[in-house]
Amino acid sequence: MAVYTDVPDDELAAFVAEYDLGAVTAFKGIAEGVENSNFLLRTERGSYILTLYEKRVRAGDLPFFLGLMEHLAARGFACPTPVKGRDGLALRQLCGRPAAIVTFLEGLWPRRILAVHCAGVGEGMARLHQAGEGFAIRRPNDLSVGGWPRLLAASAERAHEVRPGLAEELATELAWLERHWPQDLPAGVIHADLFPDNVFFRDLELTGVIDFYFACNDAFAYDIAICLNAWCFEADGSFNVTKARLLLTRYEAVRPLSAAEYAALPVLARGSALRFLLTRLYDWLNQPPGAFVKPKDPLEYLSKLRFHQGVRDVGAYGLG
Ligand SMILES: Nc1ncnc2c1ncn2[C@@H]1O[C@H](COP(=O)(O)OP(=O)(O)O)[C@@H](O)[C@H]1O
Ligand SMILES: N[C@@H](CCOP(=O)(O)O)C(=O)O
Repeated sequence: MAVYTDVPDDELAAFVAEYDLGAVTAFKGIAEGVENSNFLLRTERGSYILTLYEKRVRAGDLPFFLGLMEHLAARGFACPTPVKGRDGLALRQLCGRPAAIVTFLEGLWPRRILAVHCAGVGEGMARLHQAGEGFAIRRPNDLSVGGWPRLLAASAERAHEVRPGLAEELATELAWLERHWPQDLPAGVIHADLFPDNVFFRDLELTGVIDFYFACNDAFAYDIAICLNAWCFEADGSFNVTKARLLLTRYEAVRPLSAAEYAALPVLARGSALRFLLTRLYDWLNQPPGAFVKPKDPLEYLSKLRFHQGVRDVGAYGLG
């Protein structure tokens, strides 16, 4: 669960009074997520999500995230939309944190990932990439290769607590990625955290995507690489080629990939594995006292990284 900040009843009532939502009828912390504090908010007008933005979210980036959700929804992509107060503003302060209310999205994220979910996320991601076209605000990806040295440095001294030799292995990988990171791939707005817990389905059909708080401008193929890691490995650590093939072919049916994008996928998959390993490692070593949060296992991503280190071409992902 992620609730880092408690919201007292009187502060909640004053906050909600800024909107045309009627009175609060129910309010509870949500038992999922790791980045922000999320609450299910029911009012006389319906169900909403209240988010208090925490540590990794910079207040200056919030107009990008909230504006992006509005832009995508206006272009027919199913995602939450920010709710504006009577003053026309979606972003305000609550308990000393930036906070916003967004619409509630129906559906459930898949607890057990089937091949059909991978097909759905492939197609949905391609539609997201298309719907992002024309969004006026830009946000560079600060969690790409240029940001990894800082992340590694923040955990290197204590990484051995998680696994002996981990810092050295990650430093070697980082140096390799810095030499081989692809440039000039087709780029635009990417989600950058399109994990199963951020994609909702109903009756095996994708109903929408949440959690745009890592979204940024970067290579589309990097988003695909993130999904290969997040959706196509089994619990025993094996890579499921059928799931990968479905994810990639359904993506391609909407937005065809160039030869350069195909060629770059193994490197991007290594980079994406390192990126989530590094943030998980930091969170594992720096758990805030009293926070209601379950940190994710960094070593899951070491095993994924090692898999991609052995990949020579996209044949390993079911294509070619
Ligand atoms: N708009 C929404 N509609 C329905 N449920 C939501 C919505 N936003 C968040 N949630 C719920 O809150 C959980 C955590 O949200 P998420 O944005 O992933 O948090 P975090 O950014 O902290 O990781 C989700 O798994 C989902 O259950
Ligand atoms: N998806 C990331 C963690 C970010 O949390 P989310 O709940 O916002 O997806 C990971 O798995 O490391």
